[in-house]
Amino acid sequence: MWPFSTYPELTANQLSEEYDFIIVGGGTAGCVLANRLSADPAVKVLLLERGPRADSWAARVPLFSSDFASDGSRTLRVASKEQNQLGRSLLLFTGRALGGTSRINQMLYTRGLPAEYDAWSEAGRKGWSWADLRPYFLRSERSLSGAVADVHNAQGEWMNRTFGRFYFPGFEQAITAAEDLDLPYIDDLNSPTHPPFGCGRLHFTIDERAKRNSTYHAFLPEALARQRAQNLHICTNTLVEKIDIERLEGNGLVARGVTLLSSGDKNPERRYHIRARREIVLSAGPFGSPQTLMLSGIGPSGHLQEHGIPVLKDLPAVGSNLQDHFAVSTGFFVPMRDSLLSLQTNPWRFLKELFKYLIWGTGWLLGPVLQLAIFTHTRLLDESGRPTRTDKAFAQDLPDIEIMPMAYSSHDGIVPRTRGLFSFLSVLLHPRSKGSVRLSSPDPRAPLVVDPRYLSNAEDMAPLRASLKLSLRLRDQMRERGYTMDDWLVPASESDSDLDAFIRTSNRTTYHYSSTCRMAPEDDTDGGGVVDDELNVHRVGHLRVADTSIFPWIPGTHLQAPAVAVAEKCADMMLTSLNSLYR
Ligand SMILES: Cc1cc2nc3c(=O)[nH]c(=O)nc-3n(C[C@H](O)[C@H](O)[C@H](O)COP(=O)(O)OP(=O)(O)OC[C@H]3O[C@@H](n4cnc5c(N)ncnc54)[C@H](O)[C@@H]3O)c2cc1C
Repeated sequence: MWPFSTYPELTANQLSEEYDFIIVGGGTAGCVLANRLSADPAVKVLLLERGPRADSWAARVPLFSSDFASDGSRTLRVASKEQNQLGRSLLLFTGRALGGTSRINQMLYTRGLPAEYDAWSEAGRKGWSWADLRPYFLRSERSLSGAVADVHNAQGEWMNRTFGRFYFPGFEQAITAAEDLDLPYIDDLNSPTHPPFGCGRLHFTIDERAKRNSTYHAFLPEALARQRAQNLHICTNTLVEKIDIERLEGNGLVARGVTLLSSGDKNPERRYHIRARREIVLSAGPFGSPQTLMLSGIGPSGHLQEHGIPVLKDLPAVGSNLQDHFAVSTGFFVPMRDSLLSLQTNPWRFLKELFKYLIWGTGWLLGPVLQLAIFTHTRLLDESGRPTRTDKAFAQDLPDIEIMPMAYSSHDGIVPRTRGLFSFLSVLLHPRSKGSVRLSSPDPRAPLVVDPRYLSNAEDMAPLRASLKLSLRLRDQMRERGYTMDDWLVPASESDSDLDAFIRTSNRTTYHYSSTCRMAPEDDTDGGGVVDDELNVHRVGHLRVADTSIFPWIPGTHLQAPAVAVAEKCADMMLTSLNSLYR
């Protein structure tokens, strides 16, 4: 702990009584906000994170820090409620450390097509079209491939890059198979003008020294944190129990401060109250933000009353509308040397890759378990899953499925280790099913009741069936070109009933939890809303939310880049409002 370590992180007992801005949750979005709001030394900012900073060599190596291969010390695992359609509970994962989920994710950097955000704007979310958001995507980007006008910035803080080559032969084969099937190769998957069908290489938030570039590393590096130590206080291992909200004469509500529990969430020693002169912003993620609102008395009134929490504002959309990109996994046996599994089964392979990483910053420790994406709209597929139409008529459309080839198993269960594994993860990009996040107790340390209600909307089945068929056509094409690929985990047949049975058993989360504090009018007919277009909680002064929980609905892309864009825009709005006070 500072001053004994060099990073200026504080404990709750070292904090001031009052700050201009308090940020709850030092995750993907929270670190961006802390950087932007503290740029002016006259503005005092507090960032509160329940997890540790937990930085180490291994925590920066892309492979070892990714959740599936890490020691789990920066991950919070949440067991979902038993899923009716699946007959089981699923484990859900989020980050719990400074940098949040950007410390444990797969580092894919994708923004999605403009139409994702234009649809938000068309639904009435003023200021949230692609044209509005593009500057916020670009502001923080540092593309290691260089700048491209209106597409990539090379001057920001947050680095991304593509890999120069495919690390596994299966990827080369998969991209050729996609092209054989008339899904064109796209040079830049982050270009706003590419068609909604095709295949291409992914970008990763990995820095020029081959290290994970989480938002903690990018936006709150030690040099910046030390330089701003007087006006930016970063407090880790501290759980925010609730927002302290005052009821004014005339019945208005205003957030005045936060109540903290020091020393982590296992053994709290003390409660602290810290005041906010200006605003509080919740960036505690898709589970933490609705949880904190509910513990503060803002949420579905019946649910709060069940737990004896005094209701300050009945806001039914808090913790409702949970969405995730549900996915189905097919699996194949390939030669062991073509699979990441050989790192576990062959010590020499491991030593070779370690050596490559240490000397040249290359090789499998970059975590290239997936390197490309294949996507389309399932309307463009025929009965057998083959793409039939790739014409311009669909240029304004959005893809509804993404297939991610993986040089490993993407199955959410025990996997054989006798042969190499390769898989296709078929991802539903625009799910209709919606779930919820609820409290199990008024204790902020108690586990949440998370019920994603996967497949509860029957409309989710058709695109998943089509996407499974496309995966099998890709497999056929790879085999036709001579790649050895034996079936391990595939549907019994391609009849609807066999595909549906497979979808219900071979599935998983893609960790993309969103929309639990969605941006929409309070009485929106599509599920209600929690925040307005400026991210203010409805009818509560001085309180905003900025993280993946505010998406009006889940965008059809990976969520970390949109989370950063939301934080950039929120910081801008907060500073504009602060500056207008002094005009
Ligand atoms: C294993 C995994 C792989 C993924 N891979 C990718 C990928 O490759 N590309 C991609 O784009 N997306 C990926 N995602 C999703 C993406 O990373 C997340 O959607 C996004 O980072 C979430 O950002 P956030 O700011 O909403 O929340 P988070 O980053 O989760 O931040 C929330 C923070 O708030 C803290 N917090 C919560 N409650 C409290 C409280 N009461 N008091 C104090 N602090 C609190 C948490 O500890 C956490 O640090 C992945 C996710 C996971 C789990």
